[in-house]
Amino acid sequence: MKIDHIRNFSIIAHIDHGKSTLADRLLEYTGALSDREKQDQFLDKMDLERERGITIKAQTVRLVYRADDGRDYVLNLIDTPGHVDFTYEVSRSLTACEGALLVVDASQGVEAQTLANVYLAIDTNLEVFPVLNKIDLPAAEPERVKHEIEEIIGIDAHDAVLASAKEGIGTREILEEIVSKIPPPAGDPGKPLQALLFDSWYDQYQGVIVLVRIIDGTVKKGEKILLMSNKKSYEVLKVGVFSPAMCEVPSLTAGEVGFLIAGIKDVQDAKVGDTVTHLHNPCAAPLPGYKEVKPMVFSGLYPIDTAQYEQLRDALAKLKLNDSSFSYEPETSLALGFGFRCGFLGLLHMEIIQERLEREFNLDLITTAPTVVYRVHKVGGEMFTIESANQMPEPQHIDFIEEPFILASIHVPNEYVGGILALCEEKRGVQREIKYLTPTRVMVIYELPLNEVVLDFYDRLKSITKGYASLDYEQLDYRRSELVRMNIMINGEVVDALSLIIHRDKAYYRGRDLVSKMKELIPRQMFEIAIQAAIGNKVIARETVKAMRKDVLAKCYGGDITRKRKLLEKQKEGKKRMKNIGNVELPQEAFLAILKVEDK
Ligand SMILES: Nc1nc2c(ncn2[C@@H]2O[C@H](COP(=O)(O)OP(=O)(O)OP(=O)(O)O)[C@@H](O)[C@H]2O)c(=O)[nH]1
Repeated sequence: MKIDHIRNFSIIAHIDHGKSTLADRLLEYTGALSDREKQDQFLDKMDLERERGITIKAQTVRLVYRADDGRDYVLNLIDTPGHVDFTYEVSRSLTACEGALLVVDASQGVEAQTLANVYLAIDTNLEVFPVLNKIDLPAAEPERVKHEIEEIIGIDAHDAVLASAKEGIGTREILEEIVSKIPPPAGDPGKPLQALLFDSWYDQYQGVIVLVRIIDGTVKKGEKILLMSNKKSYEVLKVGVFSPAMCEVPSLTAGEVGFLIAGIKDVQDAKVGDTVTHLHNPCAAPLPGYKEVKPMVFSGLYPIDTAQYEQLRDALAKLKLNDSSFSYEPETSLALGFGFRCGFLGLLHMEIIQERLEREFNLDLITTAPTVVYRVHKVGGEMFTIESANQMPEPQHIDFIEEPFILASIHVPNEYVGGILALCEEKRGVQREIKYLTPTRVMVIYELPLNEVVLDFYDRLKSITKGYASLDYEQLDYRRSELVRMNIMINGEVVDALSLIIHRDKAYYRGRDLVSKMKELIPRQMFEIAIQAAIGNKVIARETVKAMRKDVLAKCYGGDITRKRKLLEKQKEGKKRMKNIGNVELPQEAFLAILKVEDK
């Protein structure tokens, strides 16, 4: 295939605006999907993704399209993840393209992540053209949304394709635009190999599969390649493309996109953003922009049944095979026993991993409240990082602590601005800007401490704005903060898994609310239970769960046996999630109560 007949493109969109559905239409139209394969949203590989309707792993498909000019074009569709936690993967996938389709839901308009992604694409010098999707919906307002795209993003939208991915409207027009608007790749097949590794995953049978965009040069089976970031070399065993099934090709050359299988055992060695070259005739320099992704959010995962520890360890190892951005290490908690401290890119990433562990591996887990990475400066000048309250040294050894800040862009209809400002202020935010994008849509920009955001920010945002807000964030810097460790004690015993790092000004209110919330959650037992919150030795709040007086079953008047059984079953169900702390049984919800407490 001649290089000027290749088009490499991505689809960028806010979550749920129809990216995957549109990708399916393109596959279908170009005949890449046989009827048998025509299950909805082919590109979302994992069941969980399908269920939640979100895309996690980037995936690439090669389509062949005969355009109106009578020529065949190879269109490489590079699927990108849509969520803020995966921004780095998005930006790397975009680097593999020359153009991007900007899909905007014609009934919703431009959202925060539309903007974030479109700016990434513009920064990468991609040709971006808009597609208004869901025009079949009665609520679609294509003219308004076109105007919004021009006003807010500043790209021409007057001849944007009107499409319905659901009904297959506009598919051919989109394919024609891809051919006519997106430039063919540049690149020299004769130069030394320089290829961008933009995705990798572990396959049980073939080992690690890497997706590459060849910038210059050619790669073939049998050649020795070098991964430039870690200097590891491998022999290429297979070269191919996804069409969408895996299909071997003799070589991949400048401008093309495809996969390599090279006996790489560990997905950790094939990092997104790395440059692939030949071992013996390497390119002069790696491609710019490579960075190690580091987990930003941490949480402890513990099996409820200690006998499941080994199972949990195996499951984590399996997940790690396919996700180099996720980390874990063993941790012990006095309260919860043996478990793991896990690191995630963000909250969504954390939720996905936790859910997969429970669902795919059948594990019952207790998860501790998420935390971030703090920098502790000790008296004497030593600095180290901690990601759990239990790693915090005694106060007398601490000079000061720094916490990570993010720059959050919140996109909301104007009637919710007041609520958003109040929320951001409550979360110790520093206002940067309030921008009216249109008379009814506002962008609120705040600097926020990440530790406040990981607690319940998303949920609060959603409830304040009835789901109409969208959030995007980037890491900013570390700032000095008055942070303290707050302990929760049950009958005098510190429950280490409930300790948290908190701003001093908020400790009193948070402590008081937390113990009262826990009082509601801890079922009465045969004895009195004292719940206390303390900073150091100072108790700042206390509640008591009174001892149980009478049999709960007495309520059933002894008569109705089915009701009685139901009640017992319900209790049993609840028991499954209980963890004994000393002689007190604590339900899982108690460990999450930290998340639910609202600041005053
Ligand atoms: N009415 C209508 N619904 C659509 C259209 N396109 C997609 N949808 C629906 O919108 C929802 C989201 O579509 P997806 O294709 O999963 O959206 P996505 O952008 O890929 O979402 P993420 O993978 O989460 O980024 C699904 O319920 C689709 O059936 C359309 O043209 N019209």
